[in-house]
Amino acid sequence: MASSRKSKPSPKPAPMAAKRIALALSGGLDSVVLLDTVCKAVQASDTSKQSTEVWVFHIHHGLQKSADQWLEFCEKLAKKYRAQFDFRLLHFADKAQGNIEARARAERYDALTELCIEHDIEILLLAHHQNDQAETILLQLLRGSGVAGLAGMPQQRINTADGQSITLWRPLLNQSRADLEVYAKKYKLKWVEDPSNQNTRYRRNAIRKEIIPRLEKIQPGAISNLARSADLLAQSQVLLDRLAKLDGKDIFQGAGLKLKPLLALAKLDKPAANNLMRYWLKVNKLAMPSQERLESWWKDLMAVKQDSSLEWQHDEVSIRLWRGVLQVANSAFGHWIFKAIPPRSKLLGLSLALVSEAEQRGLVEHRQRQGAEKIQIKPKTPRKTLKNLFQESDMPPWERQAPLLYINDELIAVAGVGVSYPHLVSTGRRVLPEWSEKP
Ligand SMILES: Nc1ncnc2c1ncn2[C@@H]1O[C@H](COP(=O)(O)OP(=O)(O)OP(=O)(O)O)[C@@H](O)[C@H]1O
Repeated sequence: MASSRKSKPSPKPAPMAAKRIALALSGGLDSVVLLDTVCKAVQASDTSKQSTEVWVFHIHHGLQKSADQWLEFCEKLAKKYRAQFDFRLLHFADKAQGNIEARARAERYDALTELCIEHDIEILLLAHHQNDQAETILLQLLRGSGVAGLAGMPQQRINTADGQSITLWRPLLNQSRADLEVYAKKYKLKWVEDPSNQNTRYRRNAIRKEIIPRLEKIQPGAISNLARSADLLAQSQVLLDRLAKLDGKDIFQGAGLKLKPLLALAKLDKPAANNLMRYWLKVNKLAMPSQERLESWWKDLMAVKQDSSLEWQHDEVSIRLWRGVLQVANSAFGHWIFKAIPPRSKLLGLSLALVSEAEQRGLVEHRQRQGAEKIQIKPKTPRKTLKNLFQESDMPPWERQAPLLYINDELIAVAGVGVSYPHLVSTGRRVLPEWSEKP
């Protein structure tokens, strides 16, 4: 896991604008072209009454020698276009572990999401183009992906994080890299080259440098044809998701799947059951399993007794069967955060003043469960042991390990159970403690 350091926000934020959009700027040709087109379009369309504030975000991965220069380049460019600028520094402790390219990408999306939340941005523009789409599809084909993978990247996708919806938008997805080069030449744009793009050790780069040019030679228009196929498959995927929702009507239970009706569907219609299983994994933001893995899961499920349990490791989480329901087991790693309650909300929370003071004085701590802890969760009820509360809330055993939140030596919150009732307040600026899965 990469840690990130926050930058100082731009010194002078512009006056509150009607609309805010952000652009992910790597400093490469694609995002430099996007920045130029977006800023020109905003300038042309804005009347003095309603302005659009453009933000530029850069993520410094710290993986290349020139990373500092790219950051500097992006900051200067944002300034030139009079856009607001912010960035994140990522730090990868163990660069040799796993696929560093994939890890960097995942961390980059998380950091961009954080920046959007911090600056109240609902639309984030990414500069992926048609060649990126063609590369993605070829990579997926090589992996033996199904419809979802071969549908490539969507032009728009809504991400929900911390209760805020962020639309990821790829406005250049129908433009080829050659089109972008022509544009950049015409307007004399400058950009930086990432040397790792030349490195054919990475599969994506090998496809970009070696395969796509050959395909274009054999079949002119191959890039746009691949993108068109992706579009058609994306439409098919919408229908498959709709089917999974219909098939799962009596199978979904909260975020889990009920074993009995799931097995009944699998016996009756295996492709439908596979489709449902894939849909469920997608909803839980997990990677698609290989056909082989899916088959071995069905074997396990067919052999299991209704009340027994089983566990699979998949995409760095465990999937468990517990009390007849298949569910994704939350990891025991994470940290406590305090989330602001929106004004006028009817929710009860802890007083922000109390929490801030306790935090400043170092009185907020998390402790591991010892065994005899008690807490009062509801009004007019006695304090209960955690064991009772966990059983009452039907909390699976693997979720009972999260540390407990203490303020000033008093137990304040238990993940999945609740907050100490005597400390809850209904008015003023309030926060709720929440156990966040991300460490
Ligand atoms: N370091 C970065 N900081 C900010 N934005 C970035 C950065 N790197 C990439 N982006 C954004 O993501 C877009 C796509 O980047 P890139 O082509 O490197 O693909 P990727 O994200 O690594 O791979 P994939 O196509 O699988 O998502 C860029 O055009 C830019 O908008």
